[in-house]
Amino acid sequence: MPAATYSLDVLDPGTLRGSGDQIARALPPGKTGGIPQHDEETHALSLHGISLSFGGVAALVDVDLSVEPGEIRAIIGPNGAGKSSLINVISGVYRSNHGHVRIGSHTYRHVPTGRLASLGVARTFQNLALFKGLSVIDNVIAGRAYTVGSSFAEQILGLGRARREEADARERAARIIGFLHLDQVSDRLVGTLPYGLQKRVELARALVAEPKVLLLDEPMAGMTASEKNDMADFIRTARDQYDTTVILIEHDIGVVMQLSDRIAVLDYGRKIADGSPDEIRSDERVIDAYLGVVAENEDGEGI
Ligand SMILES: Nc1ncnc2c1ncn2[C@@H]1O[C@H](COP(=O)(O)OP(=O)(O)OP(=O)(O)O)[C@@H](O)[C@H]1O
Repeated sequence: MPAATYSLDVLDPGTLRGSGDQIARALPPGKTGGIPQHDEETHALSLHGISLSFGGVAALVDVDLSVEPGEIRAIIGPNGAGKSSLINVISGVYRSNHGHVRIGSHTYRHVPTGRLASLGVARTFQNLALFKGLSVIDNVIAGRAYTVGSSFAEQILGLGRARREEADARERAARIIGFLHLDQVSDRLVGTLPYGLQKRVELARALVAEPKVLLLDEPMAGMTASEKNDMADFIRTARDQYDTTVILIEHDIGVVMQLSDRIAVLDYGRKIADGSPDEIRSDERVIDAYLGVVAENEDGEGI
């Protein structure tokens, strides 16, 4: 979970200045003060001209991306291509140098991390970010933390609203745990579970927030082939059942090709292709920059 907090440094579309909330209130849905719309109202999420650099290193260069509701969109590319940076810009962990992010009807120069849950965005991390000393169910309940309306005092004192919210969170968490076939380990401490199951717990914790947009940073890293297949099935079913849009980074090209509706390819921070799995598979630039290299390393498997 990102520990840092960030100021609301939000879009100034020329005539408007102010916080993200001010801008969101000032602009009716679909209006972004002169910024091109590109049918944005139909997009679950879109990025426009995103550039990000770290010192002299250009992590992202003028990246555009539009993701439709209900789509499973993979972001692929060689190591260091900028995939995680892109997810981190979408989730407000990184502040881009240029460009803006549109989530639903809200447009941001810097997405306010603290408002992600209320914007309907949840994410998982490349390296697990779970509470290892807590049980599976308690980790999943933690995914509802941003949705509670009761005050800290109400929670400490176990007052009415806090008690109802806790019961509701527990019930929703139990439902997701059942959905992801984690019932058998619901009371186990997360730290004692095999890695593949921990990755599934992280998915459960993101899903329990009932996100409109789910960002998955390498959800299958370190898994066996059969664990990856299970995870791919869970992601697909989660998309269908919870009506969510999924953006995922994944290195296993075989899984990506089967799971994704569309795939965006990054290379040296630039988007070099964006299309259906078939289009990406036969794209010469992608083969040169990435797929050819993956095929060589994996002896041709998986593509
Ligand atoms: N916090 C940071 N500080 C400095 N440089 C960074 C930081 N985060 C990313 N970078 C640099 O930005 C570039 C893109 O990195 P990023 O992690 O986004 O790539 P990636 O495609 O996710 O790579 P991988 O597949 O290895 O995870 C790399 O050159 C990386 O070294």
